[in-house]
Amino acid sequence: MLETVAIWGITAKSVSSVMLIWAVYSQYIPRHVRSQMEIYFYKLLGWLSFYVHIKFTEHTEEGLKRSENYNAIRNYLSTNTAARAQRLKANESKNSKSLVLSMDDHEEVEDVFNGVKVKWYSNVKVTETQSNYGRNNSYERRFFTLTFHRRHRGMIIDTYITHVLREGKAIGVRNRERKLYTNNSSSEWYPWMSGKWSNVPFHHPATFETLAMDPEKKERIKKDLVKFSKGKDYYKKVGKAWKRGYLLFGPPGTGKSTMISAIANFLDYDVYDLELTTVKDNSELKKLLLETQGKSIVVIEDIDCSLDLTGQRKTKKEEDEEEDKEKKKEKKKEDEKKSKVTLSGLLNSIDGLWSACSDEKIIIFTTNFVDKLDPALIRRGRMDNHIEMSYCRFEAFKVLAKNYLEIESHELYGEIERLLEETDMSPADVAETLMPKSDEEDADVCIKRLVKTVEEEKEKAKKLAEEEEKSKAEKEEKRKKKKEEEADNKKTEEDEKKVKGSKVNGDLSEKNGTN
Ligand SMILES: Nc1ncnc2c1ncn2[C@@H]1O[C@H](COP(=O)(O)OP(=O)(O)OP(=O)(O)O)[C@@H](O)[C@H]1O
Ligand SMILES: [Mg+2]
Repeated sequence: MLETVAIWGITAKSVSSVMLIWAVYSQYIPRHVRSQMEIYFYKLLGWLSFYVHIKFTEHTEEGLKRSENYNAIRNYLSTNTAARAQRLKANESKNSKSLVLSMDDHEEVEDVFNGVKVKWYSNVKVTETQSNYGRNNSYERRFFTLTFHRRHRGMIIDTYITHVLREGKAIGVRNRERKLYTNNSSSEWYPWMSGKWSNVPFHHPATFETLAMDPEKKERIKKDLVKFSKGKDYYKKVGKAWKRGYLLFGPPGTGKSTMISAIANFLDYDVYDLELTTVKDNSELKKLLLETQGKSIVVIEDIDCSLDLTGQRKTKKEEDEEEDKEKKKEKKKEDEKKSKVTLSGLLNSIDGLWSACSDEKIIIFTTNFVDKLDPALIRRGRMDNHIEMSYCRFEAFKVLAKNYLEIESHELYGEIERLLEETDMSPADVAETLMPKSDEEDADVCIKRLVKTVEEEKEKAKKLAEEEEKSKAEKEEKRKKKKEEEADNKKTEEDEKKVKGSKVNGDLSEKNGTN
């Protein structure tokens, strides 16, 4: 990836010209001759030049993975210097938001850092191989060469290269198109199939501005996220993996999934939507999480329904009572297909040793029933921030009215405030009621419809509460009656016993008297 060649005696320009000519024409020389010539060529340049050359290759030494450093340099040069190159290449990268312009092969550009001039060359080397079947294959191997005077060696190696790589990586993050990933079943994990994760571009429009919730709570969450995203050094200092867990809980339609999109848009992160039911076991889970990148959110929705994570098993006796033989067989088959991810496996993956393998990661669990979850799963340190998404109150309603109707006040706002305090209606239901259903419907119509709907909901809730109260009272009445009956029965039994006892005693004394 990074090779240095110190060359003495001739100018950078002449060295670069010679190297360029060599890179272009060496491919026409037979392979065995070329490799010998290369050795002498570089030795000769080394004797003649004052310049140092560092080579950055496109692929890592294992040859399979693209080098992150090469990509970072390409980004840096595309942004900072490529405009000065005479020949450019327009790449339509599937990972990038826009067209990427980079230096064409065998092109050179100059860069100046702290008053020092350096040169970058983009090179390509064509290698030809012969397969077992006698077919000729040719591979293009690209690399950048950085050239600078040897008296700046320390500064360039210690400072300039770090600056280029850091800038280049930041440009890559800014330009990347954000993705929504979903995990594939392990039968598709091969490189020639879909791999571990499939992705689509992530374009969800939800933001914190459009999210309806208490403004103070919203502000607290935003501050927490900002603190986290800037906390690299802090996390290092306190010896903690740079990740944060959020537990979002609340009734259906209160905005848990919407909040995840708002967080992803706020931090500019990718989203990995982890479907636990397709993960076969703990080891698969570990491998999946290892393949996620930094600056991302790993989401497990409806964690209470995803798996039986309580770790409890039914006793043998219970099972025997429950099913006959045939049913058991079917259940066994189903169980085999089911995920064997356990609570401890999940805990290890989210905060065990493996979890620190990639930085800057947020893990979010959502649930409708927070009480159902094992306390080990949601303790602080694992799920650091517990956020309750609640029914729509007045503050949240105002955000929805602004989003859906573009209004900030109305004569019915007072009425709505009172009604929403007394009625539990989800933001999803309020939003749906507020949305105009035709071009004729204006804000006034929609607001009036909301008042009517909330009143109906209130009435429904009142009736339901009354019915519940009634059935509770009936149950209590029944229970009391049953208890009284039982007490009566017991009393009757005791009375009968007493009568029987006195009769026996009477008979006995009668018998004794006759004797
Ligand atoms: N707090 C909110 N702010 C803005 N829109 C919301 C909010 N809550 C719900 N909505 C609207 O309702 C729809 C459903 O919300 P969402 O899917 O986020 O709810 P949820 O809490 O994830 O529900 P579930 O528990 O059923 O998964 C969203 O598409 C959004 O339009
Ligand atoms: Mg949801």
